[in-house]
Amino acid sequence: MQSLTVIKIGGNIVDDESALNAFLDIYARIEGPKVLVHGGGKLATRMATQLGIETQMVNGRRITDEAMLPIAVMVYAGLINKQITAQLQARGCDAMGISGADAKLIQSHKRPIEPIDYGYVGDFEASDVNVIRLQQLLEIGINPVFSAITADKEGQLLNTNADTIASNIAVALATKYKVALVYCFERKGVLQDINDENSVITTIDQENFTQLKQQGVIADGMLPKIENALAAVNQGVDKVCIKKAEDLLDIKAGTTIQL
Ligand SMILES: Nc1ncnc2c1ncn2[C@@H]1O[C@H](COP(=O)(O)OP(=O)(O)O)[C@@H](O)[C@H]1O
Ligand SMILES: CC(=O)N[C@@H](CCC(=O)OP(=O)(O)O)C(=O)O
Repeated sequence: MQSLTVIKIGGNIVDDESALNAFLDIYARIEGPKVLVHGGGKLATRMATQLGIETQMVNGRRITDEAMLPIAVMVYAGLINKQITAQLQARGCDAMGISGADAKLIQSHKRPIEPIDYGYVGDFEASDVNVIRLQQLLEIGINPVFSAITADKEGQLLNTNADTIASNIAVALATKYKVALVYCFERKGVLQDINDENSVITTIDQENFTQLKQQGVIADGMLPKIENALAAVNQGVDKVCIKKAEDLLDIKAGTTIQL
């Protein structure tokens, strides 16, 4: 089976020009088919504040009401997606910036309003990824760059957590490729002590995740990230890790998520 890499870059990297450029330098050189998924939550929050719109996050996910949705679409599928795509093209990597709506690559559904009404937030499963169309793009040498926007079957745009997009794309492509999924962010990995960059937890499985969650070691945006990572290893993704963007090529760095 051919190898394929799916990488998610977090909002703090996207928001830091020099960290993003350093990451893109490395990403552009990765051999073989690859898919990049980006967030950009920090910029969306800043844009919303500038427009006088308050940001509300629950369990690491954004409440996306009628005022927030256009901001999310403009920031994720617009500015950030096109900047990353252009920067990859400038590095000789044939990138194509897309959302889940393009070529019906991902069909999501609006999250039910109970127990929490998240507004225009989308959910989907790996089976909702258009694997054939994605594979066609990869086979002609296109490197897809996914933003955190999807659409439902009525054409409603939905804000969709970028970690979930990365995990579901990795699972969907695992039927065709040997997939490595890497969550890149600004820390050295999942940390035992959030204030100590040298306290990286080298492996996480379902059992120690439950304990670390109870102890409060893992919180905020790291909770859905690890849930998505565990879902990926449980569904056939070969290797999943969470690491610092600049350590991307260091196979010993970061936290490995395992069964
Ligand atoms: N144990 C932990 N180790 C590392 N980061 C953690 C931990 N617990 C919570 N976090 C937080 O999770 C954040 C990463 O999740 P998130 O904010 O969704 O980032 P991203 O945009 O990279 O997906 C980190 O910036 C950190 O503040
Ligand atoms: C529904 C939901 O929460 N969507 C995310 C999408 C962006 C994202 O995932 O960005 P980060 O990777 O920077 O967190 C949000 O709006 O924050």
